[in-house]
This record gives sequence, structure tokens and C-alpha cells, in this order.
Amino acid sequence: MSGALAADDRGGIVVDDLAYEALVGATRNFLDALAVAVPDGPTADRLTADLAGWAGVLGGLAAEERDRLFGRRAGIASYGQAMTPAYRVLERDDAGLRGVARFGRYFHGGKGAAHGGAVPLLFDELFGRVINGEGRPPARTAYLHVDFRAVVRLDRDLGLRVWREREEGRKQYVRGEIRDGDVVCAEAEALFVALRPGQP
Ligand SMILES: CCCCC/C=C\C/C=C\C/C=C\C/C=C\CCCC(=O)SCCNC(=O)CCNC(=O)[C@H](O)C(C)(C)COP(=O)(O)OP(=O)(O)OC[C@H]1O[C@@H](n2cnc3c(N)ncnc32)[C@H](O)[C@@H]1OP(=O)(O)O
Repeated sequence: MSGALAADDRGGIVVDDLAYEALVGATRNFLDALAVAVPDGPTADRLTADLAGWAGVLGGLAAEERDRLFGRRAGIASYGQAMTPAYRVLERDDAGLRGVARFGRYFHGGKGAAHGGAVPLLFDELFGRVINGEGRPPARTAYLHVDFRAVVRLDRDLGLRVWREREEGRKQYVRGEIRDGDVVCAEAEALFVALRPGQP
């Protein structure tokens, strides 16, 4: 698939954001299918061999952290990563963001509801995106508090809102919520601490 080409600064590899977005989407679809499938032995063996082949291909294309695409492409869905539930940022400025998220079957906890760990994972990802904004020093999560108000159901478009609450020197407080229609499913508050120069 062809798409907008990013600057070619990765040792001659031409990055294609549309193709990469489709690859991450296909990975998500695969994980959703894996989570509910009951493959027999020969099918599992065939899939294992195919995956090992692709792991080898990708292993030969490994890059330094700063040059990687996974989770580092602001223009594409979920910043181009499949580690968290899928999301898309609709509006964003320095004060926060609004967006939509969808928890696929890969994130199933039980009885049709999302896994309790997937909800904080999504908050940490979104908070990190807001806090680590343009021109600000990188910051790490010091604490993340989540209140689970109602179950997060799978395969539904959920509303996201994240906003900066206040700042005290290196300490930045941020809040967010996940809604299913009018129902607030989860609320979260976190403290991020800006790193000093040289701090890992
Ligand atoms: C990965 C992000 C950074 C890298 C970014 C680089 C490139 C950007 C590209 C993409 C990334 C963008 C977004 C990524 C998306 C998501 C990532 C989200 C971020 C994370 O997922 S990151 C992983 C989890 N995170 C950790 O792995 C932290 C482990 N930890 C530490 O690294 C230290 O612990 C640290 C640095 C937090 C603080 O350590 P420190 O030595 O620098 O500072 P210190 O302890 O002095 O605290 C200073 C003041 O904060 C208060 N304070 C501290 N902790 C507190 C707590 N828990 N409760 C209440 N208050 C607290 C103190 O009381 C003091 O307050 P006061 O100044 O008023 O006395």
C-alpha cells in the first residue's frame, strides 16, 4: 500500500505511514482472533512456523530506539503501536486531548468486560502523550490512580478525555476519563515527574 512517505533517515529504508498503520491494524486483528480461537495442533504448528518466519524478517530490520516506528508515529492510529487498546486522537493541544478508543477481544478480562489492567495501561499511554508534549522535558509516571466506575465493554467506541490539572515545578498532575456514551466507565489521576538531564 502506498502512502505519505516520511523523511528517509533510517539507513535507506523508506517509511510508509499508511502501510505501517495497516500493519499494526492487522496485528490487532490477529491478536483479537487469537484471543478467541481454538486452533487444533496442526493449525497451531503452522501458525507458529509462520510467526517465527516473520519474527526473523523483522529481527533483521531492528533499529535503535529513537529510529523505531512502534509507538512513535504521531500521525497514525494509537501512535502506531498495538500494546494498548486501540485509540485515535481527535483533538489535542497542550492542555489535553479528546479521542476515541476501542477495546478489542484481546483485552477481554471476563464476562464481556475489559481486563482491569488494560484500562490503566490506556490511561498511562494517553497521559504520557499529553505530558510529553512538544518542547517539554520527558516525564515519567510517579503514580497512576484509576477508579473503575462501570465495566468497559469490548468492541464499542468509547469517548476519551485527558487534561492537565496543575503543575508544581517538576511535578505535573493529569486527569482523564473513559466514557461509554453518557456513562463514565473509568476515571484516573496521575502524577508525572519531569526527568532531570541525564536521568534514565
Ligand atoms: C517513557 C517516557 C519518557 C521518555 C520520553 C522520550 C521520548 C518520547 C517519545 C515517546 C514517549 C511518549 C509517550 C509515551 C507514552 C507513555 C509513557 C508513559 C510514561 C511512563 O509510563 S514511565 C514508566 C513508569 N514510571 C517509572 O518507571 C518511574 C519510576 N520512578 C522514577 O523514575 C522516579 O521515582 C521519578 C522520576 C518518578 C521521581 O524520582 P526523582 O528522583 O526524579 O524525583 P523525586 O523522588 O525527588 O520526586 C520529585 C517530587 O515528586 C514527588 N513524588 C515522586 N514520586 C511520588 C509518588 N509516587 N507519589 C507522590 N509524590 C511523588 C516527590 O515527593 C517530590 O516532590 P517534592 O519535590 O515536592 O518533594
